[in-house]
Amino acid sequence: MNTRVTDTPPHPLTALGWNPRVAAAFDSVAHGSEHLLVPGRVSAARRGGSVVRVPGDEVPADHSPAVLKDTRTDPTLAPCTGDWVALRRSGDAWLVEAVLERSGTLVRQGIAKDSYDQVLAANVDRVLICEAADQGPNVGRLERFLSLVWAGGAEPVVAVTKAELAGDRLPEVVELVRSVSPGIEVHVVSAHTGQGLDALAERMAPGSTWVLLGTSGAGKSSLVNAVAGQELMDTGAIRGDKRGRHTTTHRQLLVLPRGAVVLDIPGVRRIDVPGEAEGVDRTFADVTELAEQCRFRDCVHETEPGCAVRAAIDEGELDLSRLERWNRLRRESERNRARGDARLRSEQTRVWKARTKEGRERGRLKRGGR
Ligand SMILES: Nc1nc2c(ncn2[C@@H]2O[C@H](COP(=O)(O)OP(=O)(O)OP(=O)(O)O)[C@@H](O)[C@H]2O)c(=O)[nH]1
Ligand SMILES: [Zn+2]
Repeated sequence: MNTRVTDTPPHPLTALGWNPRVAAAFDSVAHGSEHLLVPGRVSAARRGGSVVRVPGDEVPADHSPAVLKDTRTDPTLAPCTGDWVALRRSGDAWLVEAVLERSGTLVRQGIAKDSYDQVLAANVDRVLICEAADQGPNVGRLERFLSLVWAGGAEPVVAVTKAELAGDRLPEVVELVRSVSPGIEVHVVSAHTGQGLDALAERMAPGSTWVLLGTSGAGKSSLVNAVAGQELMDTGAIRGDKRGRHTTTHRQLLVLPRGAVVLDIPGVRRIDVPGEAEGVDRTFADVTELAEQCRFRDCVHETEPGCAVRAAIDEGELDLSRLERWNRLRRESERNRARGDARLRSEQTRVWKARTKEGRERGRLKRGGR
């Protein structure tokens, strides 16, 4: 049985980012199910239940036993904001029957021994990293945010916010931001003066999914509201306190008037560098490219002859501090990777032991329960 509703464009979920990849993922789940399933997108998630956007409506949905079982094995599989899910009716209620395969995610590292990674948002195309012009910029923080975004498979875009507050320093601030964002689109914006808003809105294509990332007070909500031309999000100015926005389960999936989807995630206070080496490598693409030209493959860029990285520093093409930050983030990433690997190994051992025990049980029963 399946609920295929293709060939009648546009799909009712197109405005929420529905696309051929999601359609294919849904079809394969729907084909294999004995239930009549409908697709939806999670706008808010809690333990055990979610709020899901379905064609023309928004409904609360419990998580099916299958989803709960997956979540117990691996908490990152729990439905989260932005997830595409397959739903079914169960009496008067809706059940999330399956979480569809994700594309870009934003993941908070669980670096403690027994803590898990936490998926903050799923199926994210682009992440707008907001850095306020009047408070820095903090290049180290920007590099950490960039590593996080690259590791999750979304594309980073940078916004220098509150541009009008930087005054004469603005060109210098923007130059610094560009120097640590090689190949990345940088927007200079102000929610108050309107600077750069049209250019940014232009880039936020209908149906594309965005997340805004930045420290508290960086101006993320103000920017969304200014781009939307309406108060979609509460800002610090209105709220008057720093609690509020995420203490209750409010809707975290917003559709802007011009069609882009914005996922509103809780603030990321601590930015741990992801264990995926790719996150840091792509953030420091300029340095890794140089490193590939070093004479020795295992060059540590200190005193080796033929070191292209040191040569670039001597010639003033690369900042020594950027090399130092690259080394620091790589070390951190490696440590986090090792932690993740250790956790994975202990989990696999646990699963394996359980299976062996089950196998022995079955064997015992087969032999007549002796
Ligand atoms: N001068 C100026 N102030 C701004 C601008 N954008 C935002 N602000 C102010 O900065 C403060 C924080 O803005 P928010 O939009 O709430 O920041 P946020 O990043 O959403 O903060 P959290 O919700 O805590 O994550 C508010 O008092 C805004 O009025 C801007 O372009 N210029
Ligand atoms: Zn080298």
